[in-house]
Formats: sequence, C-alpha cells, structure tokens
Amino acid sequence: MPQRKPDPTPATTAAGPSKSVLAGLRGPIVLVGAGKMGGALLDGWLRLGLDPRKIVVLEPQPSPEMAAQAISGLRLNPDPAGLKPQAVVLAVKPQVAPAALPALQGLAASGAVMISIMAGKTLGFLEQVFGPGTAAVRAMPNTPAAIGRGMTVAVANAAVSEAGRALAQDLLGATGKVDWVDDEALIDAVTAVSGSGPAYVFLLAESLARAGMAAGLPPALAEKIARETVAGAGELLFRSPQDAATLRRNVTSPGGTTAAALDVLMAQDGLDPLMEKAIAAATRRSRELAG
Ligand SMILES: NC(=O)C1=CN([C@@H]2O[C@H](COP(=O)(O)OP(=O)(O)OC[C@H]3O[C@@H](n4cnc5c(N)ncnc54)[C@H](O)[C@@H]3O)[C@@H](O)[C@H]2O)C=CC1
Ligand SMILES: O=C(O)[C@@H]1CCC=N1
Repeated sequence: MPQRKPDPTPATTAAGPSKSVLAGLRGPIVLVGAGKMGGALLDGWLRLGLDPRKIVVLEPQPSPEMAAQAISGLRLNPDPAGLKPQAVVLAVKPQVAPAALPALQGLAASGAVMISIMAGKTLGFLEQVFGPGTAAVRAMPNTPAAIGRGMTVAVANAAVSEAGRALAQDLLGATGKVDWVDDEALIDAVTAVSGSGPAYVFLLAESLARAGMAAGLPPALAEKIARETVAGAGELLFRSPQDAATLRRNVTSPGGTTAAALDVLMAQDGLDPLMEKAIAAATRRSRELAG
C-alpha cells in the first residue's frame, strides 16, 4: 500500500528544529501535575532520552512507577523555591489552577517558558498568575500521546523567544505531532475536536458494539469486532495517502450494505448535525473554563 506523504503544514508556523534542544538544557524541566496527560508527556520525554536528572515533578499523588523514576535521578516534589527551570509544564485540572498555581510564581521568575495544557485556561490567565511579560504557551494535546501518536496544537504569546518556542516544540513533540497557530481563539475549537476527540472515537466503538448486540451478536464478539474495526480503520486512515471520504467510498458498494447504513448516518438528521452540536458544546465549555 502506498504510504502517506509527510504532513503539509498549512496555516501553521515554524515546526521547530530538527535537532532536539532538550540535549542542551541549562535548567530543569518542571512538570506540575503528572496524571494522565502529564504522565504521558513525562513518558515521552524519557522515551526521547531526556536525562531524568533534568526533570522535576510536582505531584501530590505520584504513581508507584513515577516514584520509581526517582531512582534514576528524577526529582519528585522537591521544594520549588530556588529551582531555576527552563520550562514549566502545567498539567493540573483547570478547576484547581487558580488555587494551585499562585504558589509557583517563583518558577517563572528566571524566565522559564510556562507551557499550559489546561483546557480553557488562556495565555491571559497565565500572564495574570505568573506576571506580565511571562513567556507563555497554551497547548492542547490528546491522550494518544500515551503511545507517541498524540496531536497537539499550540499558541505562544509575544514574550516567547525563538529558543523558547523550539523548547516547547520539542517537549510537546515528544508525544506526537505539533501544529502552531497564531490565533489563540482557535484553541477552544481545537480542544473540542482533537483534545476531546479520542473520547468520541471510543464512544463510536462502544456504540457499534451495542448496536451489534442489538442485532443479535454475542457481547464478546460484538465488542471484539467493534474494537478491531475502529482500530483497523484508524490505522488505515493513518497510513493511507487517501483522505477519509475516499476511504469511506472504498467500503461502499452501490446498492450494498454500507450504503444502506450510510443513508441513515448521512441523513439530514444524521451524524453531521449531531457532531456539530457536540463540538459546539465542547467549544463553549472550553471558553467557560477560562473564567
Ligand atoms: N485527559 C485528556 O484527554 C486531556 C487533558 N488535558 C488537560 O490536561 C490537564 C490534566 O488532565 P488529566 O491528566 O486528564 O487529569 P489527571 O487528574 O489525570 O491529572 C491531574 C494531576 O494533577 C495533580 N494535582 C492536583 N493538584 C495538584 C497540585 N497542586 N500540584 C501538582 N499536581 C496537582 C493530580 O494529583 C493529578 O495527578 C487538565 O488541565 C486537562 O484539561 C488536555 C488535553 C487532553
Ligand atoms: O475533558 C476535558 O476537559 C479535557 C480537555 C480535553 C480532553 N479532556
């Protein structure tokens, strides 16, 4: 099968250096919150070969695996006073940010790039918490980051230097693809589409399995074929040079079974208006989380 060409990057800006800047770090990278997303980023940095001695993790409930990383020199929950990080990655829930982050103001004092992956939290919020002139990046990753197949979209404020942006690119790019946008307002819709998007795909697998059961399949078989179908179709989409619509048409024989199902899914009241409503709801929620 022909392989897909490398992504063109229309509507995005510099993709960062080909050589990792993580090799020549002056100060540590501080990760604040090492849950599902922070943990995936941390794993990505370690996979990339970032020296664990250059990583500081602030996490009140570290997993046993993370505590074990301390053996290799990673610093877990040291006193943040006196740390002079080169970058700080903020991966706590947006709801805890207003209470948790002001205590960490000192981390920004030495000119660190403050990289937030928090849904809804704006560059303005980061500048308010960490002070005017703070170099801030707002990024939105997604959970396929855990297997190095994440999609992140990021925006930087004017205080972020070329070097700061390159560092953010490498830290975020450790878990997959990164696109940069200049308009921060796009990030709420990005959050709705790719940040939350994996959940919609998993729901599709659940829904397909339930529909299979309703059509008489034993539950275990319905779950297996739904899972394999979603995973296989995703992999085909990933590897193929063809777009999603072409791959869909390749399945669809005129007058066949797929056409019968797509008549329902692509009807006026089918998937498109439902998805549009769902994305609008998530976009709205991202804007609400700013406050
Ligand atoms: N889960 C997802 O699919 C995505 C999540 N995000 C964003 O990533 C952030 C983290 O989300 P998850 O990893 O899903 O949540 P999570 O609940 O798995 O991780 C949050 C972590 O923050 C820790 N924490 C709480 N208070 C803290 C404090 N004061 N200092 C340091 N750590 C503290 C918690 O113990 C927890 O381990 C959120 O802001 C979310 O909006 C962004 C993209 C995708
Ligand atoms: O549901 C949320 O708020 C986070 C942001 C994107 C994915 N999970």
